[in-house]
Amino acid sequence: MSPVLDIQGVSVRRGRKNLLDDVTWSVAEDERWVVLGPNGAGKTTLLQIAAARLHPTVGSVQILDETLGAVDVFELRPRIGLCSNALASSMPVGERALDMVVTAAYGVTGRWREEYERLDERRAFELLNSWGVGTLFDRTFSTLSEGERKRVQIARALMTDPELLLLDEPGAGLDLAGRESLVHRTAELVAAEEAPTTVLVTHHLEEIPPGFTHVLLLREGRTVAQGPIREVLTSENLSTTFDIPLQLHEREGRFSAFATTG
Ligand SMILES: Nc1ncnc2c1ncn2[C@@H]1O[C@H](COP(=O)(O)OP(=O)(O)OP(=O)(O)O)[C@@H](O)[C@H]1O
Repeated sequence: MSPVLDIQGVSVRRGRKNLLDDVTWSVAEDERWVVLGPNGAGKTTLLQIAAARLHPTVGSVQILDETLGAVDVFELRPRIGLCSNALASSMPVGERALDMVVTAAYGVTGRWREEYERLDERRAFELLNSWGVGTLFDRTFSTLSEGERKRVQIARALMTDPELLLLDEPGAGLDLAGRESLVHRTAELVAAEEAPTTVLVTHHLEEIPPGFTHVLLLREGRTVAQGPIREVLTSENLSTTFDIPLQLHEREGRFSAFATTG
């Protein structure tokens, strides 16, 4: 079976800076990946490529058996669910939560026609419900709390029943209860038989839901290590990635890390 995502020798240059530098990464259908790294490591840039929203300066990218650069990205994008702050900020001011989800089915942001298919509205409502924000369907997105917005964004990402789900820092800005609830809900999502191949970007080990199988560690646009989470997520690799001595802890499938020196 060919990989869902196959990135070979990818670099992204802006001026004299390499946002990504010779990254090779392959994601198989039944894998759930975490992309971990410090601020500015290139995580969002990598996810934008995986989402067919950015082309590399160098290298080749295959997404869902299509070649980036040769495929019509407007046909490819509905097969990829993306939850990111950049996408949320591109939503028109005044967009209702329900419209924010339903418009994903049409590959647009912003309600652009009066009537949507009843079936699409029902699916959007069910998704909002399953993420615990069904009662907020009529609220303007901008009036929602950070945690509520994150749930609406994930519902939107799932609207097209994507084959590849990309979550860019879904836990950012959430309080402890919000983070825990998101972690557990995401763990349930990826454990389901029909779950899409999932990639989660984060800076925080506590945000890795149980059930994630692989990890890619990025630093300054380069891969520090990648592979099965049990082999690659080590104190040594984390220390190299974040450039401070770190001690990794694991308990019941959850991770945390602390600096070993002040
Ligand atoms: N258009 C651009 N021109 C120049 N530099 C850019 C551009 N876009 C991003 N960068 C830089 O590229 C680097 C990688 O950015 P990216 O957003 O991919 O990192 P990240 O790992 O997601 O960071 P964070 O964890 O802070 O969100 C950063 O140093 C950023 O400032």
